Amino acid sequence: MTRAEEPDTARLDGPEGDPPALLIRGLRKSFGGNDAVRDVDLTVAPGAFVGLVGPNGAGKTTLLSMAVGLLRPDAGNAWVAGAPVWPAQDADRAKALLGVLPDGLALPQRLTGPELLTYLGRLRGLPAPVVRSRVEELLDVLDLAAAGRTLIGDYSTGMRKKIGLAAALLHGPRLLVLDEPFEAVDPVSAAVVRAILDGFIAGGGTVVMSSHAMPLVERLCDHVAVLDHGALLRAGTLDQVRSGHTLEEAFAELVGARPPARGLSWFGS
Ligand SMILES: Nc1ncnc2c1ncn2[C@@H]1O[C@H](COP(=O)(O)OP(=O)(O)OP(=O)(O)O)[C@@H](O)[C@H]1O
Repeated sequence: MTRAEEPDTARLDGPEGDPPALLIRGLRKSFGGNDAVRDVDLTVAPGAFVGLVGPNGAGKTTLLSMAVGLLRPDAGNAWVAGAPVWPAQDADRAKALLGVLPDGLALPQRLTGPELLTYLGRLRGLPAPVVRSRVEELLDVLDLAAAGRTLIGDYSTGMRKKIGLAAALLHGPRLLVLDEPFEAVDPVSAAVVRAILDGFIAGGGTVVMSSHAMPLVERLCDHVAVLDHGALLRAGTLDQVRSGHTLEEAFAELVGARPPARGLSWFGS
């Protein structure tokens, strides 16, 4: 990996002089000959709620995975409140500030939700009484308390998403990076997750979330970044990106989506 030089964060300071909550410079990743992410730059101000959108295969998961330290970039780097994410051995400060919900999170199948959260809380260095009360509160709020004795291997997809979110929130991060947090989550739980994220932003946190649900992004996010074929097509405030249209219309226009010329041949004529 080529290490990008740490940029002059002062140049990118927000109004209060804080460094960006997340700064991405020149992140790049190829798989074989496939350029999944091509030299992406993105600056996320503290307190922003950013929706990362893009067609299937655009590179969203690859970009977010590199930005949080889960996937080694071919080039570039990311900084969380000025702390580097790469190289991995220098990432302790960045990781302490980060809460991550990765795509397809591999969870231990033989633990219950409370066991997993308790283990992660202790691993994060939180005192036992703090872990106990936070775990109880998270399970209660996310409607997972009744499944306290169920093994994670027996969880539904939505329950797995929610326990992943609980794990991301447990240590009180300042930046949440969430890969499709609402996927497979029922409407009642989605309202709970929205309220949690609103509260997180109101408390001064920052959220970067990938999603395919445009109405949800319009409802929650104040900034949007559009990724296609590994490159950032547009990034700005929600109003800048949708420029007088719905986000769905603006997205289709940006990525050049066209309705199919014809239906499937075997569906009759
Ligand atoms: N581990 C991998 N090995 C090989 N190719 C990969 C790997 N991970 C991702 N890719 C490729 O990189 C590209 C970007 O994939 P990525 O999962 O980042 O897209 P995405 O925007 O998150 O897609 P989706 O919206 O469908 O989740 C795709 O062409 C994908 O096939």
